Amino acid sequence: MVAQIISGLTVAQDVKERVKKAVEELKTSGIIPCLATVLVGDDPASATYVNSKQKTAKELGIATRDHRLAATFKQHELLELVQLLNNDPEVHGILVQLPLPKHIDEFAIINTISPLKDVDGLTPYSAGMLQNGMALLKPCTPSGVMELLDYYKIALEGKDVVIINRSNLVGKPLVFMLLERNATVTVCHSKTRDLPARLRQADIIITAVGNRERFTLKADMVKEGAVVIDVATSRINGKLAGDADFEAVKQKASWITPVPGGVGPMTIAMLMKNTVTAASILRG
Ligand SMILES: Nc1nc2c(c(=O)[nH]1)N[C@@H](CN(C=O)c1ccc(C(=O)N[C@@H](CCC(=O)O)C(=O)O)cc1)CN2
Repeated sequence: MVAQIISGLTVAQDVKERVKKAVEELKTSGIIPCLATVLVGDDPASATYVNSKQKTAKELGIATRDHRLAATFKQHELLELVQLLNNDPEVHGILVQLPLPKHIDEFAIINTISPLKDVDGLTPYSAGMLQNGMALLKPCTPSGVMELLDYYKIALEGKDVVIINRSNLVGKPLVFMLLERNATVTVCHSKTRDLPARLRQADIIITAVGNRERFTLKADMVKEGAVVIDVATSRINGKLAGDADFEAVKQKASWITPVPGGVGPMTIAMLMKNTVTAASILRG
């Protein structure tokens, strides 16, 4: 068996076309959706991602605010900026790029973002609404994974899904999204015993480790015909790669996402979708 490729570029384009239409519709009501991004520090990867978010927003007709702050920016200054954006009626979505510098408490910052403008879906309010199956603004990467699975009509009900990640950004939100779809979910992490044995039971593997020295998803860990969703992005010899030994795993899986060109573009597209959703909520 050779896996079929799950193209994040294709599905992201589909999402963006729908977002563009929604932006045009909002504009007929006099509303220009506006996304404010905040980047603290000079991490090159974070700058790449924020640049991509800014560029995509502009392509879709979404107005933007682009706050780029020195790594020495103080926590109270960042809290004041978030409050300013919360109170700015022209701003519909607020995104603080993660990770933040070590001297800043990420939870304190995220917890200050208005839930109505939480286009990352990371506030405790958004997390609680997700747990209750009531969230309108969901974290972008997990939402992108679900969008990919649905676009390619990959069945979820009753399936054994193994997630290798337990972060607030990916693994934890994915649990609730998959439970909503009646999947059976196992969450693995750095302390999990005999990870390969658990992986071999999986109908669907969602891996998001991002450190190939620590973990590589090998073909002998994948059941024949399993679906592999690779969320990770790391660099091997300067080349972008995921967790999977792609060419080998592709020979076992039925579906697989590439890196680049898989989940990554979906993160951006779902952020745009969340921004339009937030603008629609605020329109009332
Ligand atoms: N506030 C947030 N911070 C971070 C998030 C997030 O959702 N909210 N997610 C990640 C990084 N991320 C978005 O910020 C992100 C990662 C990867 C991509 C992407 O398009 N990757 C491309 C390759 C891009 C490249 O050439 O490097 C791909 O996989 O095809 C987009 C966004 C952490 N921080």
